Amino acid sequence: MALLSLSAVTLTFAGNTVLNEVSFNVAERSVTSLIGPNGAGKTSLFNSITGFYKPQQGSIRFDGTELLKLKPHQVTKAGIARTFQNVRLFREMTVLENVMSGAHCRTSAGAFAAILRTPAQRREEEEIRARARQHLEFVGVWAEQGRIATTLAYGHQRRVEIARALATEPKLLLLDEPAAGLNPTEKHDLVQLIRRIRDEMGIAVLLIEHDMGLVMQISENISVLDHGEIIAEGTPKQIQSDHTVIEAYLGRDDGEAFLDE
Ligand SMILES: Nc1ncnc2c1ncn2[C@@H]1O[C@H](COP(=O)(O)OP(=O)(O)OP(=O)(O)O)[C@@H](O)[C@H]1O
Repeated sequence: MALLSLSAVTLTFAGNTVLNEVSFNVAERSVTSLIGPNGAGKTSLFNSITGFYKPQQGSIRFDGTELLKLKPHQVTKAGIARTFQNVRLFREMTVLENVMSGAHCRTSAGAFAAILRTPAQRREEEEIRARARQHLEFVGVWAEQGRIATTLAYGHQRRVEIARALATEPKLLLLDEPAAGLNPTEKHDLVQLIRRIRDEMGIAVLLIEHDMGLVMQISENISVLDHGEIIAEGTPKQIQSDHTVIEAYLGRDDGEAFLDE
C-alpha cells in the first residue's frame, strides 16, 4: 500500500495553474524521484505536501490521514520531514542545537516545564541530545557538533539539515535537490546515505533532483513533471527511454543533463 498518495492535485496562483491534476504514489521504504525541467512545479508540489501551499483541488493522503487540511507543523508531526533547495540552518545555533530543534515536534514536557526546568523537562532534553547525537553520527558529522552550523563546509551543512529532518522521526523524507553544489565524492556519499536512510531506518524518500546519474542510480520509481502535469512514471530504465520525457527536456537549460546520462 502507498505511504503517500496524491490524487488530482491542482494548485493555481492568480489564475496560473502550477499543478494540474497531479496524481502519484510513494511506496513505503522506497526511494522515489520527482524530476522535470526548471519551473515544472516540483518545489510547489513539496510545498503542497508539507502544508505551505494549499491546493484548490485534489487529495494528499499520508499514512491514512488527509494532509490538505493540516498546517505545516501538523504535517511534520504526522511523519513528513523535508530539506530545502537552499540549505536553511539556524544561523546562531551549533550543529547539535540545530538537530535538537528538529526533535521539538515530538516533545511532551511543554513550554511551561521548559521555563521552569523541571526534572521531567531535563530528562526529555537529555533524551533529545542523545538522539541528536545518534543522528549526527549516522550522517557522519558528529565531530563538528559544537560548531556554529553555518560555518561548516557546504556538503556538511547539507548533512546537518538531513540530520535535523531525521530528528523529527519521519516516515517520509522529502529532499529538495540534495546533490546541488556537491562534488562527485560527496554525491557518491549522498547516494550511500539515502540508501541507509531507507534500509536501516525504514524511511521512504521522495527526491527532487536534477542530477540524472544520481536519480537513475538510486530510484526505484521516477515521476516526471512538466508544466505542472505528470507526463511519465516508471522505473529508471523506462523513464530513460520514454520519448515524451526526452521531448520535455529537449531545448531546456537542464536538458543536456538528462540526455547525457
Ligand atoms: N508562491 C507562488 N506564487 C506564484 N507563483 C508561484 C509561487 N510558487 C511557485 N510559483 C510558480 O510555479 C511555477 C513552478 O515553480 P517551482 O519552483 O515549483 O518549479 P520547480 O520545478 O521546482 O523548478 P526548479 O527546478 O527550477 O526548482 C513557476 O512558474 C513559479 O513561478
